[in-house]
This record gives sequence, C-alpha cells and structure tokens, in this order.
Amino acid sequence: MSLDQKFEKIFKKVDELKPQFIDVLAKAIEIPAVSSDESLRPMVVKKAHFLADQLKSLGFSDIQLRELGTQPPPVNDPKLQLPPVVLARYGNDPAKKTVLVYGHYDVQPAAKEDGWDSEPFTLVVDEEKQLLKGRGSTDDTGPLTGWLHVVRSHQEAGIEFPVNLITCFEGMEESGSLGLDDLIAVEADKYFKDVDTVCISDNYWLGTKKPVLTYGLRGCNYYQVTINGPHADLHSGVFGGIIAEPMIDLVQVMGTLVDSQGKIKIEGIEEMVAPVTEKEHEIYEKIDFSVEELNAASGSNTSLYKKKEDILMHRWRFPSLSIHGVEGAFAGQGAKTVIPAKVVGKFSIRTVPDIDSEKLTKIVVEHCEREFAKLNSPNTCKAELIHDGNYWVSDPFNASFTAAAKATKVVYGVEPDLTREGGSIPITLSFEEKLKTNVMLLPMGRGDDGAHSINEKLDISNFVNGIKIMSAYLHYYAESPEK
Ligand SMILES: NCC(=O)N[C@@H](Cc1c[nH]cn1)C(=O)O
Ligand SMILES: [Zn+2]
Ligand SMILES: [Zn+2]
Repeated sequence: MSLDQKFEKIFKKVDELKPQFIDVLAKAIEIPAVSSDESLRPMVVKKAHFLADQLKSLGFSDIQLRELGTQPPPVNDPKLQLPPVVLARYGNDPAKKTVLVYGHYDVQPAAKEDGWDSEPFTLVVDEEKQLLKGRGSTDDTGPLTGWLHVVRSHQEAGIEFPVNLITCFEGMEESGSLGLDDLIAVEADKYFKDVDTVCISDNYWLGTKKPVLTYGLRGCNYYQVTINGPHADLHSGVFGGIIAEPMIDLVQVMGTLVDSQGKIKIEGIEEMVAPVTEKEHEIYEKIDFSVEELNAASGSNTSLYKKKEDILMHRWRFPSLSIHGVEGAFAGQGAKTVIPAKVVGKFSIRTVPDIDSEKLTKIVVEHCEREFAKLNSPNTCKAELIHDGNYWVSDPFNASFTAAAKATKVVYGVEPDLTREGGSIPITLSFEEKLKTNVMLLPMGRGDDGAHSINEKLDISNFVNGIKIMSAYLHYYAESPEK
C-alpha cells in the first residue's frame, strides 16, 4: 500500500473518531492538574493515572508511573511529592525507528473569576465557532492526547504502526519540569536507549493561518523576592506612617527590574546576549506575521513594536522580564485598609543564547539585594530562584523536521514556516544532550489560543489536523534514510 493510500485510511478514521477524541479530552480536562498549586497535587497525580489507563486500553506496554521524589524548596510542604512521569511503549520492533513523544499533563491555574466565559475545567465544545474551550485544551492536554489518538486511528484503520513509540508525559512542566532532568539521565541508556528522535507538541503557530515547525525556544528563570516585616497584617490607620511596610519596599525593588518599554534594567544581562548576525535578518523577512496578528492575539493595541522583525526578535532572540504577581498582597475588590506583613514578588526572565543561568541568577539576586539595601528599611529581603529552564535552538533541516514538513504539506497543502518560540519547554535541551538525539517541535494550536490566559481554546480543525500531521510525520520519519 502506498503512503497516500495509508494516509487516506488513517485520516478518514481520524475524522470518524473525532467525537470520541473530544470525549477523551473532556475527561482529561475535567481533572484540575495545576502543578503550581500544592493543594491540587492529588489532582495532578489523578491525571497521570487517567493517562496510564488510556495507554493501557490502547495496548501500550511497560507502562510506568515514575516517582521523582519530593519537591525541592521553595515549597510550603517539604514532604510534597512531585507528580509521576508517565512512561509507556507502543511497539518494540528493532527493525523500526523509535520516536519519543513528550508532553505535559499539568496545566496553569484557572478560575472562572479570572474572566473565563465558562468553567475552565469543563470542556466546552463550541459548535458555532468550531473550537474546544478549557484549561489545557491547547497547552498541553489537547496535543498530548493527540498522540494516543494517532495510535487508535492506526488500530481502527488497520494500518501497521510505522515506528516504536515511547511516551514521556510529565506533570511539572508549568513549574519548571522539576525532577525530570534526573530521570532522563538515569533512563538514557535504559528506557530511552533506542530513541532515534524526540518530538514535542507543546507550542503554537505564530499566527492563526499558517502552520509552523519550531526550532527554538527561550529559557525561563523564575524568581521570587520575599519582604518580611511585622508579625501580622496590620491596620493602616493605626500603623501607617510609623512602621516600614513590606509592600512599599517590594514595589520599589520590583520597580528597578524593567521599564515600560520592556528594557531590562538589571546590569550585566545585555552583555550576555549573542549579537545579531547579518544573516539572521533574512529569517524574519520570510515569516508570515504582522503586528495586526499580534494585536488580535493579545486582544489589544499594546504592542511595543510595530515592525515584524522587531516583534519577532524581541519574542525569539532577546530576553524579556515579566512581573507576574505578589503573593500575600491584598488583591480583592473594594478598599481593604491593610498593611500586608509579608509579601512575595514573582517575576521571570525569558533567557536566550548565550545567557548563563547560574550567572544570571547571581546577577539578579545581587541586584535585588543592592536595591533593597538602598531603601534603608528595617524589613528583611530575600531574592531567590524558584526554577530555571534552558533555552534551545536546533537545526531545522534534519530528518525529523523534513518529515514533519512533508506531513504538514500533506494535511494543510502548504510548507510550514520555520519559527522560534518566545515561550519555554524546560526539558527540551536535556533530551537533546542526554539522549544525543535531535528534538523537533510540532505545534498543534494557533497563536491566539490563549494558553495561560482566560478562555484557552483549541480549534477543532487544529485538533483533527494536528492528529493527522502527527500520524503522517511518523510515517515519513520511518521512511527517511537518516535518523
Ligand atoms: N507550552 C509551553 C509552556 O507554556 N511552557 C511554560 C514553561 C514554564 C517555565 N516556567 C514556568 N512555566 C512557559 O511559561 O513558557
Ligand atoms: Zn505547555
Ligand atoms: Zn504552558
């Protein structure tokens, strides 16, 4: 049977099975697997078991829920267990290539009060807009379950699976992939011994129309600054003006990190960024993107840059510093006259070549300490790294990218753009280095999916076509003469 004939059968099955695939996604999304919320850790574990059950019913073998030990500090509960990594195999034929598919089953926090139109952990199938709405729909439960549907479509279409598949599904990606590095190192010569390539579907098209393949990610170093003052929250009428307020100190320290144009004000970071090369400019010219698409995705007109090249460079190859929030501060409605006793400011820096993570942390911590010292406050200040994750840049013309480009052409009828991504998948570089294989990023969703935001969605066409691309990719990769 020719590849085209195989694709016809598989794609037909994907279309037929769409309602069942959506049903599996709905069940997975129902589990609020928020890795950053310690109280929800049992839910993250529950989702791991849900996936293991799905894999079992599909006939995967050697299914392991691998424990990673306790979560390292800073953490409230020092005995908090990390969620397990779900390892499984589908096929073990030495004559076939082996593809490791990575995805994460944990999600970002979400609450209706944040502004969602519906309950975030109840999948909404919007027939009118043809989209699936719910936390994790695009990041990353939708794409992760896509791999399971690839297997089922092959089974029901009666097409031999072209490769050996290994899953590595983790539950801490949104919290820095804690513990996974060590597991990959330990299993490099065991469970992952025969892996020829790694495919990750956990990012998005740049815009809304053109499919992309991704060959670069920024890293992410996440920090917290804790300012400790009085023993308890106090009445601002009784104590205001006569005690040193932690929140006043914190906003001053945080105010020295970045300006409103996005320029990082911490000395020593700019010097570590690799210079822009002449050749690089050509890359941006070819990419299909505009400021209008950025505005549409952000739902605003707040872009700091108007030119495509500036936007892409600042998303892909320059660092950025974002301020995320303050734990312990009054954040409700109304006018509570409180002086918070202890506040924890959270910010992260997206890192790029050639920023050294350890050096960056030293610079950041010293900067915060220096700025706090200037305040002459009797409060205490501690700045620390919560987690870091490496940036990654690859060759976009290896066998895996070539196979994915062919698969995209078969499904969408166009050559994908080759993009980098502003976001991070902390474990990507570890796979490349520890397994000595290449890694390819094959996004399923679109740039306006609202990952990490309210009303996160995945277009039904992206879900269905994504499963078809994943299927075709495995066939093209299996046929490729190189690894
Ligand atoms: N889809 C990838 C993603 O959202 N990654 C997170 C990873 C991360 C790092 N630190 C906290 N989360 C991202 O924010 O880019
Ligand atoms: Zn993700
Ligand atoms: Zn995410």
